[in-house]
Amino acid sequence: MTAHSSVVTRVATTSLPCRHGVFDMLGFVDDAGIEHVVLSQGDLSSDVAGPPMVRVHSECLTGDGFGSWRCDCGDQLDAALATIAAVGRGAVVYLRGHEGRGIGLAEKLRAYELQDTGMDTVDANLALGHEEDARTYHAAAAILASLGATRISLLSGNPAKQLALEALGIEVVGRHNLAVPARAENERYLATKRARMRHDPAADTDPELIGRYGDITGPERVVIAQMGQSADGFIAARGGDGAELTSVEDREHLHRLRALVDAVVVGAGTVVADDPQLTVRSVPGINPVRVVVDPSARISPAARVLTDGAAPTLWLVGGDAVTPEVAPHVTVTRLPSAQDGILCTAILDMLADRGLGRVLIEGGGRTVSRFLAAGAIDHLFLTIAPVLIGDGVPGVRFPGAERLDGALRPPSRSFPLGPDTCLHFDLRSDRRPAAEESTA
Ligand SMILES: Nc1nc2c(ncn2[C@@H]2O[C@H](COP(=O)(O)OP(=O)(O)OP(=O)(O)O)[C@@H](O)[C@H]2O)c(=O)[nH]1
Ligand SMILES: [Zn+2]
Repeated sequence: MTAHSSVVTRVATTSLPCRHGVFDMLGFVDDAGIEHVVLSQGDLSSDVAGPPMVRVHSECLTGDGFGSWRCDCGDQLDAALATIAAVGRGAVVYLRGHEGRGIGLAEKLRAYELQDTGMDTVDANLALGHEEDARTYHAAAAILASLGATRISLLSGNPAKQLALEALGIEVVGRHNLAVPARAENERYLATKRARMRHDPAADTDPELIGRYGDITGPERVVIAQMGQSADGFIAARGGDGAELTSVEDREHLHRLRALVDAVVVGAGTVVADDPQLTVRSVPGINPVRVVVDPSARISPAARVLTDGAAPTLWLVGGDAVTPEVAPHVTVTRLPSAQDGILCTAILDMLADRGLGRVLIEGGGRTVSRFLAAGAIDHLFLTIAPVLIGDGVPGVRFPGAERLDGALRPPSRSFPLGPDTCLHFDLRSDRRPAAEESTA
């Protein structure tokens, strides 16, 4: 941080309401006298809640100000602000002095003249005696460091930008090329950036999805839980049938979560009741490792997870449970089992030791509730179906507090999934250290 601190000075801290929401707006001046702006939401410090999403945006008067379609700058800026507002955390570092990839506005317009005669964007710069890209990122790195954002998830399709920031001490844990509308007017410009400047292919990721899942795609260790329940808190009727409770949109959401993690964890009860496959089918993606928590080894040897070979499977049983011969895709893993089952933290540590740091606790109600009560969950997605069951298999239940002021009220937001509503609880600030978990 000190290495950067002489490069920029923060000169103002105010706010900017705009059509995407209300942003904190910070003014900076760098050591060359160039003024820069940060638009941000939430705490950007990487230590607080993992790497924030950051777009390091190069000034483009024509694109950002006039809405030009010769380039994609305006659309990128828009998509970044919309995504940050959807997540409620992140920043756009708006770099002045970067106009025309660092050659200035007048020279960019001269480069446009050459492009009007058929030259591409790189050759036009070179023909005018400039580098193909004259930008530097010292000010950006210094600004980010001054905000504590030294580990970021970068919203950009430009690998050179990532390398430049990394060389200046900003750790980039992921790079997302935001999806922007395809336009005939900038098709050639974007194709040139991909072919000659090694930009990433056009994103197929919908900004809405990045808004929904962006902050769970970064960290190497993250515990996500999901549950679909009726408005009155049941995951199935008394007879145990719950498969059709939530919508196809919720099913797609579940498969997306599976695709985003290394391992998916279910309790034995879910395998007995539903015989799930736990694979990614509704969206593109790779199947996670399947983990069945089964202290007494009671699931059927014919269960699909043990027989279908669709993904590696860890059958997690208690120390002295007796297991039959298993198929090659199944590994029997033993952990000490106390009265109330295997400790949640022991499960997560065992998975992390195997390189499975990104975990989805998928069900059922008791398994999700145990991880919740243990303070072991970072993000809980609770889908509420507009259905009243009256009585049945309970969803999220934990010992709870005597009084309402002891209830969990973590930051949350919601989004529709077809007829259902999904609540996303951000439990990161409630995460408890492993030592506090008890089996009582
Ligand atoms: N010299 C020149 N600069 C351009 C041209 N079109 C856009 N720019 C400038 O390029 C800069 C944006 O760079 P891009 O290569 O479009 O995108 P990037 O910032 O490297 O990458 P992303 O983060 O994916 O947007 C802005 O400062 C624009 O003013 C052009 O034809 N010639
Ligand atoms: Zn532009």
